[in-house]
Amino acid sequence: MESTDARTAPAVIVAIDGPSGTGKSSTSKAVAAQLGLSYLDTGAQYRAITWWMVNNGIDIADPFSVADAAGKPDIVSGTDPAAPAITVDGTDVAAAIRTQEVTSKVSAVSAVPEVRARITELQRSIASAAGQGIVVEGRDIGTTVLPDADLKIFLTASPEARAARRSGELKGADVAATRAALIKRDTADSTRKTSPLAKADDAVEVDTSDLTLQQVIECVVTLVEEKRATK
Ligand SMILES: Nc1ncnc2c1ncn2[C@@H]1O[C@H](COP(=O)(O)OP(=O)(O)O)[C@@H](O)[C@H]1O
Ligand SMILES: Nc1ccn([C@H]2C[C@H](O)[C@@H](COP(=O)(O)OP(=O)(O)O)O2)c(=O)n1
Repeated sequence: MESTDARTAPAVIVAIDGPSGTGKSSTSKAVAAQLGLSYLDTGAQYRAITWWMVNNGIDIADPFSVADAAGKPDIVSGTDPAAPAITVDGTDVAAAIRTQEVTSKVSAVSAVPEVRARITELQRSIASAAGQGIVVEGRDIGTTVLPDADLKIFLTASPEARAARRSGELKGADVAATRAALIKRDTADSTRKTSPLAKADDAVEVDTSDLTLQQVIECVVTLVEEKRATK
């Protein structure tokens, strides 16, 4: 199929959800860049609010304290897939939100309904402002944030494949420990009461365990182009 010209194509909203290490960020960035769409990493927003809570002495184990503070930080996300950016109260936190400390606390913070309400509102306003369309990746985009998305993808992969990918990134990290931490976070994210990690009924499921990143990107680009052609 011929590629649709991004300048004349109708805006398309793509939701990509799935557990950690399935390839959401890499795939979403590449698809958005290739098709001239904006890109939003919603996990980075939950990491940013968690970073702020940690830095401001909020007791993460106390959902009431987290709820009280949820409205305080000003989180701004860039939407250029070639240069993903995120600031909190004007400070660039792109690197700071990837520490082990933030990773181990983000599930507790993102389970608090007041946090989700605030971040969900932010995500919807970013998506509605994206002129050409946007690829939004996370855990609850197809089910809750953008239930009317034009295309919903749910990425999966075996725990082994995901742990190997993640420990490769963490330079020499123990695969068994990485696998255990990843499963613990997925369980917390999938079992929370408010908008848990889940596949939307109308999402296309893609198992990436035995696919290269390039194959996953091509698969999603084809699905987006098919959708655009029928809009
Ligand atoms: N299909 C794939 N095959 C091999 N490695 C992959 C694949 N998809 C992603 N990766 C790698 O796995 C790691 C995690 O991918 P990422 O996109 O951050 O996943 P997620 O956003 O779902 O947590 C990255 O280092 C990425 O390059
Ligand atoms: N839409 C989303 C996105 C992320 N989260 C929470 C749950 C996740 O464990 C954390 C971090 O997400 P992130 O996508 O950065 O995680 P990984 O890159 O997969 O390690 O944020 C969420 O609750 N809802």
